[in-house]
Amino acid sequence: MMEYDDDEEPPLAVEINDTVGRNQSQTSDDQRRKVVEGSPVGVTVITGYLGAGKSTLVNYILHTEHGKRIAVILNEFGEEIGVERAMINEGEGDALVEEWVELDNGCVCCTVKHSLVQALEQLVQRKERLSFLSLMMKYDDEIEKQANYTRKDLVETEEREEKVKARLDHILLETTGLANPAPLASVLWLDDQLESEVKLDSIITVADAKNLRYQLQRHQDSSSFPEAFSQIAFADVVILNKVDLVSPDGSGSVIDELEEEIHNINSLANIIRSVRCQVDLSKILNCGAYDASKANHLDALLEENNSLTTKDLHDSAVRTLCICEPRPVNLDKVRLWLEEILWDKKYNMEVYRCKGVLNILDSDQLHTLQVVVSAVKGKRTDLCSCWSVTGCQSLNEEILLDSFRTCIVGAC
Ligand SMILES: Nc1nc2c(ncn2[C@@H]2O[C@H](COP(=O)(O)OP(=O)(O)OP(=O)(O)O)[C@@H](O)[C@H]2O)c(=O)[nH]1
Repeated sequence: MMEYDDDEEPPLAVEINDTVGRNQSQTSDDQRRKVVEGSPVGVTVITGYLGAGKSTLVNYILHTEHGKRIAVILNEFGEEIGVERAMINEGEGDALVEEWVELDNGCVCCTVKHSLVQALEQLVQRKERLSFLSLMMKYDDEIEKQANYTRKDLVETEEREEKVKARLDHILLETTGLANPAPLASVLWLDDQLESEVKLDSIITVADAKNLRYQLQRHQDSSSFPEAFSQIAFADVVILNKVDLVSPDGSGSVIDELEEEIHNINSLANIIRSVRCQVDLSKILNCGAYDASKANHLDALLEENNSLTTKDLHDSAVRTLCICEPRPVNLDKVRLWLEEILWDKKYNMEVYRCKGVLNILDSDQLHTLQVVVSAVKGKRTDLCSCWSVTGCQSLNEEILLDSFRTCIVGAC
């Protein structure tokens, strides 16, 4: 983890240097202008076992020239969130600012959950307010005399402009190495109707290429390192870091086998190999892993993985099954089926994560299905029901498929 001096007063804002990277910042301001109003700020949950390279990734993101304003929340206490630090990259000029994000004490899955979302929203709004204040101070009565603006007009116009410039583009939430990302995901995964200022973008797991195999092996033998497993099971992206410690050129059969092991646990995760987490940021930020608008991508991913069946899988404690059913299904029956599988545990299967697209009767659109432990969301998008489910060894493809077929229209 990064080190901080606790006695130091965190500065609240830095002046943005207009002369640095003007063209780049102009372009990114234009891009922001298009999306800022009304669009929530994406939150990426960064997880990974102790020492895997989470802080290295955060540092890399903050210090790479991308022209984005990124805030980082460090969840030092795992599920216990108290007062947190947030580091904000001011984008242009790579200036870093620290702010405090205050949350009530308690477990993130219960008491703190609303507080976490509120704190993130306040962080977003706070950036806007700070910028508005500095604008008011800049205001010059002379401008009012020379131009046809009233004071109110000018402030309002500039306020809007400054909001565009000062608003955060993204938030990174770095968890402790022993955290299970699922509670955080379900906290941040909010309904569109709530019109929150923040939304879950994706879960990124940093895995240590040197130690991963040992951790996974030990988990199978003795159930130790459960976090290493669940972190991979819930990941949308796995950064297979420290490949330099396994092979000098970052390739070879050992790394191929590691990738295979990761895919055996979570076949839908995008795996990126890295040294010191130096990855293409476009592959890890704004993934929209929970966006209904990305259903086409999900559909393609599921199809690609559909060939993977139980017999192809190694004997792994956590695994993913992909199932496809071309006939249309009944939405009410699917709801019932999900309740039986997830809550009633009718078939004694432990499910962690489920992603899919459903072909619902009398609907010209497909519906997407997303499940993270206790959180289940269904969203309508555009067209075969194809879904994957990640869970314990108890997963049984035959039972899942048979029980799902009871949802097919006309089935009893
Ligand atoms: N050789 C090598 N070392 C790395 C790489 N990535 C990170 N490290 C080193 O691994 C150590 C741990 O990295 P961190 O980024 O602190 O890991 P972390 O996951 O934040 O650690 P915790 O917060 O303690 O869980 C540091 O000494 C890094 O410099 C890599 O790709 N190769």
